[in-house]
Amino acid sequence: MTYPTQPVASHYVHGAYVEDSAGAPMEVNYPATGEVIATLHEATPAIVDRALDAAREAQAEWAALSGTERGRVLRRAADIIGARNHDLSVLETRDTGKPYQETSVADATSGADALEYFGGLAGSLTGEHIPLPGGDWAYTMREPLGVCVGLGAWNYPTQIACWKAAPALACGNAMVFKPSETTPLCALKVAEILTEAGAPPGLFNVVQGAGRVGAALTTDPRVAKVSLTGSVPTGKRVYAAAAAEMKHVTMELGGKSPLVIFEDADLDDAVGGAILGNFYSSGQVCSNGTRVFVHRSIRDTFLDRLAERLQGAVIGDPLDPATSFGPMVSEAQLQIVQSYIAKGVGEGARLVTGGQRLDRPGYWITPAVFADVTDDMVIAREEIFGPVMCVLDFDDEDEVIARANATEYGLSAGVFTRDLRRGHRVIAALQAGSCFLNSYNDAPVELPFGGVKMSGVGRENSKAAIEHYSQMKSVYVRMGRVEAPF
Ligand SMILES: NC(=O)C1=CN([C@@H]2O[C@H](COP(=O)(O)OP(=O)(O)OC[C@H]3O[C@@H](n4cnc5c(N)ncnc54)[C@H](O)[C@@H]3O)[C@@H](O)[C@H]2O)C=CC1
Repeated sequence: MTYPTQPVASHYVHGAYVEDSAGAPMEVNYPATGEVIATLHEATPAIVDRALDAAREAQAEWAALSGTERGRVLRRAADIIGARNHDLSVLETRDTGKPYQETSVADATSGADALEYFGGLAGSLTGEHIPLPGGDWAYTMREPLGVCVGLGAWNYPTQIACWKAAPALACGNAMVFKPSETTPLCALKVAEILTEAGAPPGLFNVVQGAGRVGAALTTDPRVAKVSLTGSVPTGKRVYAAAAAEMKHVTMELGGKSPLVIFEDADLDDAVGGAILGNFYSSGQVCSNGTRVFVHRSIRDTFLDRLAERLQGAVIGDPLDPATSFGPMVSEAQLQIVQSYIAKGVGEGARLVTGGQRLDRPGYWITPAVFADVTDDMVIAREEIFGPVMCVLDFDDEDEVIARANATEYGLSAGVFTRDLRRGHRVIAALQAGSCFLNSYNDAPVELPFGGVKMSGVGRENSKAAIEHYSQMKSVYVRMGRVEAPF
């Protein structure tokens, strides 16, 4: 028995499901068929208000616990998620259209990793003792920020909810999370599970809606921090609104990342990396290496091997564990991808394979590879967020570094080479936050994840995330008399 797709109610506030049918209806489609699988309501101002009040109340109680006690709740939630991975993965597949083959290993499991990791760290979050001249000394205290808001994209709904909630809660904050309006189902399960694991009511609330609800959360004076996973244009708006109130932010935004394949690379590994970096989640991954720079001397061999490997993609029922390639998340996203494919053809790039909409219900398109792409083409400059790989030729190292960096984005970068000195040298020169050497798109919780340049601010995961969900108080302690001038 898997979870019903229609949730008990649209929102989860103060430890329970709540509904306010005055909110505009939101239909949820199963991307593989287009069928409506749930109807929810956008949060009204009254729901947003209740969620923020509940979070504020819970935060004070939660912050008064020891880190070990808080961590225990997070680790229990991780265990529950692990035990229900199958049901959560089926729901994620129905919400996003991503194949079960992926959701069962990369979504709830990655969320559980974050809860376990930050649950483990919670008890070790301390300040410092600082000795000073004359016997004076100081100490620092690591304090929570207060109520944090999480705003999610549609590609990894469970993972994004957990990646934001886990460090926030470990540090003693509460959260109001707004999932993407396209994929609103799984964050509700995360909320239910946190309650079951012992989180006080109001610690993690979920409210539904689109940008208007996100904007109301971002500007509310009860909110200390906003963490967004989304596109660069949304990031600019949310960052500006948060800055007006001097709120903390984490911005995990889009990219157009380079993947550089040198002539000495292991060809099969490089092709595998390019597949993972372009076609996983049907290309709907922010860190994808969509500008694949291939050394001219191996370009044709690379393309032949890639075309061969793409024959192995199993495009079909996403719930069938054998399926390895699913639909786009929505008709709108599919149309964006189709329009970029038309632009690429119009600009003179060579469509080697794929890019065809499948004649079936749902939002299906075959994985597309463009060759002979040049740096100035729109398909090489703009984030497509779909299964479209651009292959660009290069001749030497300095040239490819300069071209790879010639973008406003800086989320990820990958290098394939057997020459390890060159590998490290090139990675060091690439302007990107999350890099891969002879690999692509790995995101274990132990590693900081995030971008430079327009791709974002702050880091998720790893100990680095603690810095972004807490603040230091410093206390000077004078041991002698106070000497004043008059
Ligand atoms: N760096 C990262 O970790 C990741 C980045 N992304 C990026 O996300 C994008 C795709 O996701 P989308 O859901 O289409 O992004 P989006 O930017 O349209 O929406 C992201 C979230 O922001 C909310 N939002 C929209 N306008 C808002 C406003 N004015 N104030 C507050 N909230 C607002 C949306 O409702 C949604 O929940 C891509 O650009 C992708 O690269 C996706 C996954 C991971």
